Amino acid sequence: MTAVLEISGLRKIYRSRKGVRKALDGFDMVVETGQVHGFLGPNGSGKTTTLRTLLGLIRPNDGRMAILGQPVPDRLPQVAGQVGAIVESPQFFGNFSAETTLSLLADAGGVNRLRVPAVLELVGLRDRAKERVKTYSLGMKQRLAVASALLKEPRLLILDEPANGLDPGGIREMRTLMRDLSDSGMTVLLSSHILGEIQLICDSVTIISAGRRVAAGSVSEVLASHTSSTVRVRLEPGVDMLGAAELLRTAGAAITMEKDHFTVGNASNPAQITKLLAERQIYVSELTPVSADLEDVFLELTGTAPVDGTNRQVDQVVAKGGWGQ
Ligand SMILES: Nc1ncnc2c1ncn2[C@@H]1O[C@H](COP(=O)(O)OP(=O)(O)OP(=O)(O)O)[C@@H](O)[C@H]1O
Repeated sequence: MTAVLEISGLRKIYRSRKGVRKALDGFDMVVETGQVHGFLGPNGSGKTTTLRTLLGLIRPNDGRMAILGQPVPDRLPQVAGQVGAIVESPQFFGNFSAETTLSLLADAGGVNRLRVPAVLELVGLRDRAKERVKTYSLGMKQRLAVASALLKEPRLLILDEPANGLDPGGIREMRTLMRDLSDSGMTVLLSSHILGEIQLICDSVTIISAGRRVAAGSVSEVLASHTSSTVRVRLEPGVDMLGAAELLRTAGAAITMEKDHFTVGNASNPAQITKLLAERQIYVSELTPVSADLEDVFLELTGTAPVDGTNRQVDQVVAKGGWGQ
């Protein structure tokens, strides 16, 4: 696979009267061709700064960036025609229809108007194309925004929080659209806080925290490298579950009680659970690792700022203490 987007060692320091703020601190990212790539990070971690820097809207202090193999910002004019981006919510004139809006944008961008029905079809707005934008739902306005970015048939589409403010139906529509675009060969980079969505639609992710990459790779690699040490424990019917949980808790286990089972959150050695219980003639009927989802990984990685001068990659084991080792 070849990279559509490469960023390495990106630094951005904002200086204001209130002081100096390091927004990007040696940030790296690689997005491969044809992928839907999720860009995740908590509020203020540097996502928008990264996207704005890529698009030449902010000047970085240091680092290298390339889009479609061309160094940017120097050669941005050469690749700009192949990049569609929505980094700030575009404002549309409510009295114009989607069709008129896109036709005007096509004229302004030197794009053939014949492209307008095609993008309306792509984003699922064809049937409502002649209605005024002010009658549209938020989800439809978001899709119109995507349509405007698609006019020039970009090879790379960059979207900052495209699902923001959408209800579950709108989010589902956006998910289908992203997949369709990717299936058509486009590379999509999207930032989002909605981690369940990212897990569903993205092939790969980069997680940023405090201006640095803390994880990157395919969604399955990132999940696999942060397998949770939580296990679910179910006991034989009729066994005193509370007593068993208390026994383990006294031994240092982090117990969460559920209706018909409990979980041990820090079980780095699950055998210790069966051993302790069996010593009291309590036998488990189920001992299952609880798999981590992207949200667990995100919280674990971004809960603490990365150590100075390091980027933790998916292949680097996270050292964390656990009960029962
Ligand atoms: N123009 C600016 N002047 C000073 N500081 C700024 C400016 N823009 C952003 N910052 C700061 O830089 C850091 C990164 O901000 P950025 O907007 O890139 O984060 P983000 O990950 O996009 O956050 P969010 O998810 O909240 O949009 C934050 O601490 C923010 O307060």
